[in-house]
Amino acid sequence: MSAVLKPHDDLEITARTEGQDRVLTPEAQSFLLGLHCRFDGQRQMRLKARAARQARFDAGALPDFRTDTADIRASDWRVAPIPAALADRRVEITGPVDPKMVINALNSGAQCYMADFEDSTSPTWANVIEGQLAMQGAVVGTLEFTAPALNGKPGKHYALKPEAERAVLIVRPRGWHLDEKHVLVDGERMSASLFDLGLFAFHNAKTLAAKDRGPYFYLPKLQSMEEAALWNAVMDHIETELGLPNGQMKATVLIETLPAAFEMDEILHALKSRIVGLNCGRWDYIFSYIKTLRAHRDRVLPERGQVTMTQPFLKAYSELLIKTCHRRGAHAMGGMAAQIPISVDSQANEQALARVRADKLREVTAGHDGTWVAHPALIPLAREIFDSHMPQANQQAVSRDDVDVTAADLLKPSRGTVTAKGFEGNVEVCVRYLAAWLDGNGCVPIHWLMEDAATAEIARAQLWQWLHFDADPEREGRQPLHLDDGTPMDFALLERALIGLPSRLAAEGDFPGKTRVPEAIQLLVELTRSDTLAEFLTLPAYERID
Ligand SMILES: CC(=O)SCCNC(=O)CCNC(=O)[C@H](O)C(C)(C)COP(=O)(O)OP(=O)(O)OC[C@H]1O[C@@H](n2cnc3c(N)ncnc32)[C@H](O)[C@@H]1OP(=O)(O)O
Ligand SMILES: O=CC(=O)O
Ligand SMILES: [Mg+2]
Repeated sequence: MSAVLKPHDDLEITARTEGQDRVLTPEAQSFLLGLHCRFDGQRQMRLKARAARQARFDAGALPDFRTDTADIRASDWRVAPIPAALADRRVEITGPVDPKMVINALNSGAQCYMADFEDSTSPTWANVIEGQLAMQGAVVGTLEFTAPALNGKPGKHYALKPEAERAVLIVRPRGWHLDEKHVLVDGERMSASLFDLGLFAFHNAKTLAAKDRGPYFYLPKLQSMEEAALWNAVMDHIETELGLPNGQMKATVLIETLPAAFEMDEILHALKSRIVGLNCGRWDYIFSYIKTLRAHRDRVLPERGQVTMTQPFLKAYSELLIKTCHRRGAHAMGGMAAQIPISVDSQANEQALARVRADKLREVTAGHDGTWVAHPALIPLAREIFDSHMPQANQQAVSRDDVDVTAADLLKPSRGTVTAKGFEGNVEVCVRYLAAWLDGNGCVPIHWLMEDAATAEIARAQLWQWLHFDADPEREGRQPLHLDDGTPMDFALLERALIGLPSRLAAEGDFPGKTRVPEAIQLLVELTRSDTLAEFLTLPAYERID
C-alpha cells in the first residue's frame, strides 16, 4: 500500500486526565503522528467503501462471495505457524480495561484475556488513558489496585499473580469507524484504532516480544479484506519502526459483520503472516445482519431473545468459519453467551448456567478451538466442557468437510415473532445501556444478561428497522410490521413503551448510569426517529461524553 505522507504539525491533545503524561510521552506522540499521516487517508477510503457497498444493499442487492477473489478461495495456502503462547485458547475471558477488571481477568485461570477497548469500554478520555496505563502495568507485572474504603473498612487490594499463572494478554483496539476526538492533527481527529493499538504497541511490544508473548490483538468489526490489508500494513509499519521481526504482532479477526462472512478466506489471506484465528463475534454479527439488510423486509429478524445460534443463518456462519479456519491452519474461536451468574436466585442461576453450558457444548462439538466467557465464575464450566470434548490443545484436525455453506445459507430469513415484551425489552435495554455508556460504563448486567455495545446495537437497530417499514407511507407496499398480537409497530408504540419507563427505572435501586436516563431516552428517540439508521450508536453517543 502506498504511504500518504503530508507535512503535519504535532499532535494536539485537547483533554487532560491523571497519568496521561506517562502514556503520551513526546516520543509516543510522534509515533502516533506517524501512524496518522501514513494511514488515516486509507482508513477514510475504507469507510467510504463501506458506505458505497451499503448503498447497493439498500437498493436491493444482497451480499455474495466475490468473483475477483475466487483464486484466493480456491488455492491452497496456510497462515503462518501459531506461536506456542496461543496454541491452546480453550477459554478466553474478556472485559473492560479498568485496573481491577484487568487484574481479575489476568488472574482468573483462563488461557487468554482479551482486554477490550471496544464493545465493553465507554471511551471517555479517562477510561482510555487508564486502560493504557493498566496495560503497561499488566505487561511488566506491577499493576495493583486498591478498592476505595467502605464503611470504615479498608478497600480490598488487588495484585497480579506470577506471570506463569496469568492469562495471555490479547488487546482489542476500537474499530476503524471510531475517532479519538481528544487527539487532533491539523484539526482532524485521529483514528481510535491507530491510537489504541499504536500506543499499546509503542509502550509494550518490545517487552512482550522478548517474552514471546506477543503483542497479540483482536481486530473488531472488519467488513472486507481491504480493511484487513490495512491492518496488516499498520502492523508491518509498527514492526519496522520498533525493530521487531516481521510477523511478531499477531492478530485474531472477529468475523462480526455480514459482509466479512463472505470474505473469511480473503481476510485470512490478507493477514496471512500474522493471523492466528477468526472469532465468531455473534452479537455484532446479528447487529450487522440487521443493519446490512435493513431495507429487506423479507429478512427482518424476530425479537432479540429468539435470535439464537441455532437460527440457520447463524449456524451456517459459525460452521463456515470453522471449516475456513481449519483449512488454513488458524484457530476457529467461538463467542460469548450473554448469561452471567445470578447470585440472588439459585434456580434462575441454574437455568442461566445451563444455557451457557449448552452454548459451549454446541461450540466444541461443532469444531471450535476455544470460547469466550464474560465472567470469571463461568471459566470452570467452559473449561470442563472443552476439556472433555477437546483433550488436545485445539481441534484444527477437524476439517468440517461436511459443511457446504452458500450465500443463501448466510442470508437465510429467520422464523419467529416480535412480542410486546420483546419490543419493550429492546426499549429498556437501549435506555439503560446508553445511560450507563454515557456515564462511562461500557458493560453492565441488565436483567442478568451481559449487555455491551454489540448486544445493545441489536436492540437499537431492531427498533429502527421495525419502525421504519411504516415510515414512508407514500411508497408502494409500505405497511407497518406487526407484533404477534396484531398491534402495528409504529411510533405510537414506541411512545407507549417509553412513557412509564423513567418512573419505573427511578423506583429501582441504584444502577449504572441512573442519572443519565433522560439523556439516554432523548438519544434513543433521535436514533429511532432518524430517517437513516445510524452506523453505530456509539458515534452520536461519543459526542456526548468527555
Ligand atoms: C459482545 C462482546 O463483545 S463480548 C465482549 C465484551 N463484553 C465483556 O467483555 C463482558 C465483560 N463482563 C463484565 O463486564 C461483567 O462480568 C458484567 C458487567 C457483565 C457483570 O459484572 P458484575 O456485575 O460486576 O459481576 P459480579 O458482581 O458478579 O462480579 C464478581 C467479581 O468478578 C469480577 N468480574 C466480573 N466480570 C469480570 C470480567 N469479565 N473480567 C474480570 N473480572 C470480572 C468483578 O470485578 C468482581 O470482582 P470482585 O469480587 O473482586 O469485586
Ligand atoms: O465482539 C463480539 C461480539 O459478539 O460482538
Ligand atoms: Mg463485537
